[in-house]
Amino acid sequence: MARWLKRGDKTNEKPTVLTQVRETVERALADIAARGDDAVREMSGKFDGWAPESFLLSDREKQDCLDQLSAQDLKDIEFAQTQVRNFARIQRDSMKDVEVETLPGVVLGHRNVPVNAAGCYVPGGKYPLLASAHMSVITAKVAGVPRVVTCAPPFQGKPAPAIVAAQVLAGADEIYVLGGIQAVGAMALGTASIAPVDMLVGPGNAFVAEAKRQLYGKVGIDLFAGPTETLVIADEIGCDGELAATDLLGQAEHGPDSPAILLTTSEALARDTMRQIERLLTILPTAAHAGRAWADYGEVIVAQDDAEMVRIADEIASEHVQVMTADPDYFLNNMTNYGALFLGARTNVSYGDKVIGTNHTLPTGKAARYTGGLWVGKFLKTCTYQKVMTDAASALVGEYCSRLCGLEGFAGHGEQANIRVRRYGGVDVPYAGTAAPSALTAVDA
Ligand SMILES: NC(=O)c1ccc[n+]([C@@H]2O[C@H](COP(=O)([O-])OP(=O)(O)OC[C@H]3O[C@@H](n4cnc5c(N)ncnc54)[C@H](O)[C@@H]3O)[C@@H](O)[C@H]2O)c1
Ligand SMILES: [Zn+2]
Repeated sequence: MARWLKRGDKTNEKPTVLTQVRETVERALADIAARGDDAVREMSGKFDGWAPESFLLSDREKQDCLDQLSAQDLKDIEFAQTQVRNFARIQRDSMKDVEVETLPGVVLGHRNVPVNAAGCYVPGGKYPLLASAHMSVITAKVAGVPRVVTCAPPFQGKPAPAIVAAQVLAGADEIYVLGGIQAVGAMALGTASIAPVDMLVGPGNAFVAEAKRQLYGKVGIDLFAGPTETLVIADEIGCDGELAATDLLGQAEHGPDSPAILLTTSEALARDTMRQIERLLTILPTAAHAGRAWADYGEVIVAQDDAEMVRIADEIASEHVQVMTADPDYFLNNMTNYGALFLGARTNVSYGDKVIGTNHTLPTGKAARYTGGLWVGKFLKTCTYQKVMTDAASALVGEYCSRLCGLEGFAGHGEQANIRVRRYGGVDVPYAGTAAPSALTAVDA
């Protein structure tokens, strides 16, 4: 049986926090729906000290941001974007439209049709998370979305140059400097100055993730992508305490509500990792966020064997799972609930977050039980169609359809079939349902 060497002080408090966030978001969205741009401007002023005439960046303002970055900065952003675009294209190519003759004369198919307008949220409250611009905007463009709108909050009182550069280079059509609930609310509901989008994507803090959740239905969303979570699965062959500690704190740094969990078969490794974490917290510049996250939500679990680690990891369903064990592929082959896997000590979550090419917008809060992360497929609607090519096929399907409608008592549906059976050459099939069939056939006769 697994033993917990450490639990988070606040792991069990999450539901109360979520209720407060839910109520704040409900009020804010209702206000945006009622008062549009005025509500948006007020909220932006209140939360971000930012209330310009227009939230939309002009070409001049975009160029100003690009000019603030060095040639190396721009090259690095372009390298990351090339990796993300390349893998997104490979994934797009794996999705095929189909058209097949399933019965003689019956043709069924589906087409993958991009949504017309996507709103991409790029988080920027605590850090200017430019990588999220590649993940959402490029992926939408590779999927073929014609209108890609993107919002990021101001950083330290003005547009974050690196985020804006990433949004521009990724190919965004409209760039707004706007954060939080007001950004996703404005994109989804539309205001006098922002036309509404068809779907919202991208990660964000608890407010942003909850706003997307509440707006779902009004618009589509990619997935529930809230505060970052990381799980490190390790043993003494694949990892050591310093590496495990570095990788746990590296993601705990996202914010004080980011869980970081170590799951290991080695108590010695577990204890060494905990010591290394205390040491690193004295030197890590972002220790304020990471230290609180570790105290409040950090966990250390010692399991008996790899099979038990798979069971516990699937139960946790973490957004990120790093596997540094003797046989990482065992987890690839056996785990079912995770946002993304990082296999072996040579890679880590940061590579995925920033540059390697897989998408970093991933499911949190156990959403990994039912979805993977953001990818081109999320922007595509798989829409079916059908054609019946011959009279005989129409009559054949019609006879089955008519009898099945009878079983359901659907007179009108049955008549849709019957009229075709009569016209296209099959024998006339009287409606066999409970509603007055003769009256219906008589209309057509
Ligand atoms: N799941 C993923 O794929 C993924 C990927 C990257 C980042 N993330 C997460 O994104 C988040 C980024 O969070 P962030 O806060 O730095 O930036 P953010 O852009 O998500 O949120 C900042 C906005 O929050 C709003 N806000 C702040 N306090 C508020 C309050 N009390 N009431 C209402 N609104 C408020 C402000 O308007 C501000 O613009 C982190 O939690 C990180 O873990 C998740
Ligand atoms: Zn991260």
